[in-house]
Amino acid sequence: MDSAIQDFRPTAIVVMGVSGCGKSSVGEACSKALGWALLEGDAYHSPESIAKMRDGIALTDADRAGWLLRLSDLLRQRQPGEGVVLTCSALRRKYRDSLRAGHAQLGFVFLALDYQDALARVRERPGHFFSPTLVADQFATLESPAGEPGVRVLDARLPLDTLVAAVLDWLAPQACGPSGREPMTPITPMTGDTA
Ligand SMILES: Nc1ncnc2c1ncn2[C@@H]1O[C@H](COP(=O)(O)OP(=O)(O)O)[C@@H](O)[C@H]1O
Ligand SMILES: O=C(O)[C@H](O)[C@@H](O)[C@H](O)[C@H](O)COP(=O)(O)O
Repeated sequence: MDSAIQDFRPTAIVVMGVSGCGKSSVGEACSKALGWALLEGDAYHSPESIAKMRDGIALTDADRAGWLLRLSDLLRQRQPGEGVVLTCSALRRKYRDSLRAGHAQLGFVFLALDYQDALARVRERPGHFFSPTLVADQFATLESPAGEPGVRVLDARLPLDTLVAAVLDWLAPQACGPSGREPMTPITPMTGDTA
């Protein structure tokens, strides 16, 4: 493998995947563990997009374009060394490339989950705007990021703590504490990290 790819250590990450895969849960836990800021991507959808999803209407590329630009701009505004965790479905390659345009050291944590498990989680989740009828569309839209540079693929069925440990293990050499200076304590490599 190219050493530049092997040595790539993100200073910002996107926790990505279909609805229900655990982006918000894992993103929040990673942000706390790393002392990095958390950007919840769903908070930046337009009201029209939220209404569509609530009504069970899938977003189009056009619906997502402005949202991705907003997220990319937020990444661009980070100061060097200022870590950030962004939760964003980032289902297609071109969506991920829009985000990459905003940050040179951007990594992606892909929480891989199958359709049945994602559907079960979305159905059971109380009080969320996302309609379970859209889960199939999420899978139809998804282009796996496996093989793209700066991507870690994790099994979304693993316990939350295990997922967070895997992310920290990946980031450890560059991760900073809340002050942005202290290095994280190295984490022992774990099983189940599929990247
Ligand atoms: N690793 C996990 N194992 C089991 N359940 C999980 C895990 N991660 C998240 N969940 C649960 O799955 C549901 C969807 O999680 P959420 O973080 O809202 O996903 P997303 O933000 O990707 O839609 C929630 O009820 C959450 O508690
Ligand atoms: O691009 C999209 O179609 C949406 O962004 C979608 O992928 C995302 O999953 C929703 O925002 C639902 O929110 P949750 O992912 O938190 O369920």
